[in-house]
Amino acid sequence: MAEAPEHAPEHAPEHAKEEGRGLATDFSRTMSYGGYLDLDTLLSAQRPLSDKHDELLFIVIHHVQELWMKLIIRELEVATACVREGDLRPAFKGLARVSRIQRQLVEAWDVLSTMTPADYLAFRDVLGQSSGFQSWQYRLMEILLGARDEFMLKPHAHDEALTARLRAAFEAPSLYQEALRLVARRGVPVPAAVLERDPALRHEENEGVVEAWATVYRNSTDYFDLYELAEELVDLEDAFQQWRFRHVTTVERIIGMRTGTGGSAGVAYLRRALERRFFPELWTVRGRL
Ligand code: HEM
Ligand SMILES: N[C@@H](CC(=O)c1ccccc1NC=O)C(=O)O
Repeated sequence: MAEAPEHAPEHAPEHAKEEGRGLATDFSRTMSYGGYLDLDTLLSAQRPLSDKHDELLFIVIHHVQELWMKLIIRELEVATACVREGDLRPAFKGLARVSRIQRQLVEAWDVLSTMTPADYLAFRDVLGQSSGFQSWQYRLMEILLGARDEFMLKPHAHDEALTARLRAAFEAPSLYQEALRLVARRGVPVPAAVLERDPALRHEENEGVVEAWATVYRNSTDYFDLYELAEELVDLEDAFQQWRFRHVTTVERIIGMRTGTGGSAGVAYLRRALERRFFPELWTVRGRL
């Protein structure tokens, strides 16, 4: 390992010590905008493979979305731990932030939709068989929220460290399972089969869980924080669906009914994904109140 630069204090993160970036005790003297943000790395990462004008837009949109996903993942991990502890205030703060980031993700489709079929087809070939299927951060978001399907891990099987991270999340209780466990701890009956379900198994819609949420909603003054949590989860799923919807409409206007580079049916596959729900009972209960 490289010697830590002299000006990096003991408490500095390892990466900063190794790289010798900033972290001087006298920040004003050594810190710069580009150095602090490591802009050289960030701005050298957009490397189109063709000379077509819109490939840069395509890359930038993906980079921006992946950066926002990085932040969402962190907030979801922290919020899940807080729900597990029954500490809902910080969970609400994090989930509110997630909702605002999701708005950015949804809005970003407007920028991409300025790309015409001809603009995209001009460079689509360079993508080969690569595809959004391979976005591990997208999968991790889905897993943290409660999606469970072995196919999600497959594209990453060649990467041991990544598979270990995805599998750890896959085998841990999701945000939703923690929420249901909290509802039970607060005295609202939730079927034991749901609470004790192996977290790696898919959550199937459960009538007892619909009843539990109905109790929370009908007695919202007694369970105000659980009611608020339920509404935050609905916001999150609503925005996730909006993202999926804008993805599929943008895809349709750009490539029509072509098959995807990842080998799926394309639009037809993406439309089916719109039917998947993370928190099915929170939607069903709305018709029962
Ligand atoms: C021209 C723009 C785009 C087109 C034509 C497109 C097309 C597609 C298609 C056809 C699929 C299905 C998999 C396949 O067979 O390839 C897919 C999946 C996916 N795309 Fe895109 N996409 C575009 C932009 C984006 C952007 C900007 C993102 C943001 C990160 C993204 C993220 C994803 C993800 C995460 C999946 C997997 C979805 C799932 O399995 O549920 N795509 N895309
Ligand atoms: N699946 C897209 C290709 C694609 O969109 C893509 C390719 C490489 C990296 C990110 C991509 N974005 C999302 O699917 C297509 O069939 O044209």
